[in-house]
Amino acid sequence: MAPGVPVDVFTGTGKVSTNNTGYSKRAYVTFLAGNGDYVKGVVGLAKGLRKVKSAYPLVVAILPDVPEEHREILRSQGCIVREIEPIYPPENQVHFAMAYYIINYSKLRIWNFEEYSKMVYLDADIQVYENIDHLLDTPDGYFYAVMDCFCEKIWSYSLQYSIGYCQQCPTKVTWPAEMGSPPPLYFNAGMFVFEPSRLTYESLLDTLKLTPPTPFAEQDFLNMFFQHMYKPIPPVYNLVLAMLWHHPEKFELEKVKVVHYCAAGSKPWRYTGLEANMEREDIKMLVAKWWDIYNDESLDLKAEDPIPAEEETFSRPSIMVSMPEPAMSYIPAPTAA
Ligand SMILES: O=c1ccn([C@@H]2O[C@H](COP(=O)(O)OP(=O)(O)O[C@H]3O[C@H](CO)[C@H](O)[C@H](O)[C@H]3O)[C@@H](O)[C@H]2O)c(=O)[nH]1
Ligand SMILES: O[C@H]1[C@H](O)[C@@H](O)[C@H](O)[C@@H](O)[C@H]1O
Ligand SMILES: [Mn+2]
Repeated sequence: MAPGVPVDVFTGTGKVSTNNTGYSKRAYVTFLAGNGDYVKGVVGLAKGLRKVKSAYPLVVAILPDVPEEHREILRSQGCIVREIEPIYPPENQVHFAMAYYIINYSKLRIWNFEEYSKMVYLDADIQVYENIDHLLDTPDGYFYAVMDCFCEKIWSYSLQYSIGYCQQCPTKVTWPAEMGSPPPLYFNAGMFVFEPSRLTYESLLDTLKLTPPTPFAEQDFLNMFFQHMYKPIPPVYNLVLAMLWHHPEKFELEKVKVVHYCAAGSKPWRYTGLEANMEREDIKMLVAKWWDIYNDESLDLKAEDPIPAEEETFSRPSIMVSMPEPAMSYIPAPTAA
C-alpha cells in the first residue's frame, strides 16, 4: 500500500462488519435482464474476477426473462444465480425516463440480499483488471462510487451540459453564481459498494413510489437517495470510457483497475469501431483486452477450482450504523500489490 494511504479506509478498522442479521458474507453482484447478449458481459466479468484472484463470489441478480440456457452458462462459470422480480416505476410516469433504462430499477432488489453484509455492484459491461477485494473492507455507513462525467451528448438534456459544466473539472466552466450552488456530486451507478439491508431496501422501494422517473432512472434515484452517504472513490474503480477523451488528466490508464464499457458503441461484444471515438487506439486496446479474458479458456471454471469462499461467518448482530455527515473527499487508491 502506498505511504500516506489511511489504513482504515481500505483495510477497514480490523473488525468484521456485520449487518443487522449478523451476517458478514461479502460478494460481488451484477444484474442481468433479457435473452440478449449481456450474458456475455457477465461471463466476461466472472472470468475477469477469477483472473485477478478475487476471494469473493459473483452473484447474478436475474430477471425472470433470462432463459434457462443462459442461467446454466452462468452457473457453469461459478456464478450464484438469484432470480429477482422486476421493479417498474408507476406506469403513467414511465415516459419521463429513457425507456432503455426502465428495467434498471429492478437493480434495487439487491439491497434485499441480506445474507451479505457488504457487496460491490458491477454492471455487466464492466471488466475488472486488478483485484479490488479491498473495497469490501471499506468502513460501513457510506455509499462508495465513482463520480460521473457530464460531457457526452447523452447528457444534452441537462443544465450541466448546456452550460458546459462538468464536476470532473469544476473550475473549467464554473457554476454560475446566479444559478445557486452547484449540483451535489453525482456518481455513475455502474459500480458501487453498498450494504444490503432490509430497512434500506424497504425505504428505497417506499421512496421510489413517490419519485417520478428521470432520464437516468435508478442512477438518478440512487444519487438522490444516497446523496448524504456518498463517498467518491477515484476513477480507476470505474473508468467511464468518455473520461479518456474528456478528462485524460484525471487518471493513468495503466493504473485503471475497472473499465466500464458504457460509451456509445463500446460494448466489446457489439463493437464495430464505427461510432464516434471508437476508432481510438486506447479504445481498441481496451476492447481487445476484454476479449482476451472472455476467450481465455484457462479462466473457465474447472471442476477442481474452489468456488470463491463466501465467508459464512455468523456473528452477533451489530447496532445499525448511524448516518454519517456528507463526505466530499476522495479516497486515494492503494497501489497494486
Ligand atoms: O438488455 C439489458 C440491458 C441492461 N442489462 C443490465 O443492466 C446494466 C446497465 O445497462 P448498461 O450497462 O447498458 O447501462 P450504462 O452503463 O450505459 O448506464 C448507466 O446508467 C444506467 C441508468 O439506468 C445504469 O445506472 C447503469 O448501471 C449505468 O452504468 C447492464 O450492464 C446489465 O447488467 C441487461 O442485463 N440487459
Ligand atoms: O451516467 C451516464 C450513463 O452511464 C451513460 O450510459 C454513459 O454512456 C455516460 O457516459 C454516463 O455519464
Ligand atoms: Mn454499464
